[in-house]
Amino acid sequence: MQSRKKILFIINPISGVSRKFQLPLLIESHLNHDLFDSRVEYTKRAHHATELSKQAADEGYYAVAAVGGDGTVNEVSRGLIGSQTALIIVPVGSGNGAARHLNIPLRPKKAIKLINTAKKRVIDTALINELTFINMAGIGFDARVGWLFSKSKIRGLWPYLKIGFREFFQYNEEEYDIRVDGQEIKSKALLVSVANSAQYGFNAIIAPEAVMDDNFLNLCILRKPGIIKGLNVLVRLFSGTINKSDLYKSIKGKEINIRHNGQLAHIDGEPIELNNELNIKIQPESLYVIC
Ligand SMILES: Nc1ncnc2c1ncn2[C@@H]1O[C@H](COP(=O)(O)OP(=O)(O)OP(=O)(O)O)[C@@H](O)[C@H]1O
Repeated sequence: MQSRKKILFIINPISGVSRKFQLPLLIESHLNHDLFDSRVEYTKRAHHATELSKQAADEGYYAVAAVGGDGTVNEVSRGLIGSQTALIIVPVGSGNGAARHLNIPLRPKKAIKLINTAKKRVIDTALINELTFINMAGIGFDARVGWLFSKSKIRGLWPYLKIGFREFFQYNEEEYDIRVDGQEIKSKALLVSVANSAQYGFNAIIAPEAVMDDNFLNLCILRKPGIIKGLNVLVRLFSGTINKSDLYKSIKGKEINIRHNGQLAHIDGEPIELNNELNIKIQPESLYVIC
């Protein structure tokens, strides 16, 4: 008889809004225990997920499940990159960009059931100033909104949009000096995103052409619209047609250099302060995912 494959479930107790105490029960009830041998750990602090997932990879686990939002997916992935141990996503965050892009069900029960039949595939990841991202990194307006959102106690799309509307009127475009695989672009922008997946989360699709296993990143530049055009841009963002807007430009590349005046950025939705100069590069086919 074949031995059961080991899966570690890492639950971030503070992510999203849903109740986490049901998760061990859902794993017990819906994972096929003839195939898998499972263990559950809760994160005790930021970055603990990376320590736990790295240890599981070193011990030859089949997979590690990130039970949380994109921040948890990011931290779990950091411990798995370059190993044979695959990432599983059980999305319980609010935006869940990576899960939505990979068509992973947003209901934890369904996401757990999917593990029983899903296949292992390989995806690209990326580095921004040596920090890993899986989904998206960005600077400009979205980084500012993300920063303010992280300080708000309320989660979900509406508080995010509320902060976005409020900030939009005060936020001025900034100058960006960008190089994509040697090609120079000088532009003012509302925001500049570097995307591995198509969306920020909440189905806000900033890079409709992004594919997670094409060995390319998508640099996206969005200029600031006026109020009327702004509504159009918002509709386009949520309908996956932002690339049809004349205020938007996107280019695929493997190595991207961005120089700008600010320091605020986000990496997979988590706010962070970085240098004025950002060096971003693709890490092709560096992470296995069960999806
Ligand atoms: N036990 C913990 N205590 C405090 N922070 C933690 C703990 N475990 C993980 N974290 C931090 O929680 C942060 C947020 O995680 P995550 O993105 O998964 O949730 P979220 O922000 O609610 O989801 P979303 O990004 O979808 O809104 C991560 O940056 C992680 O470092």
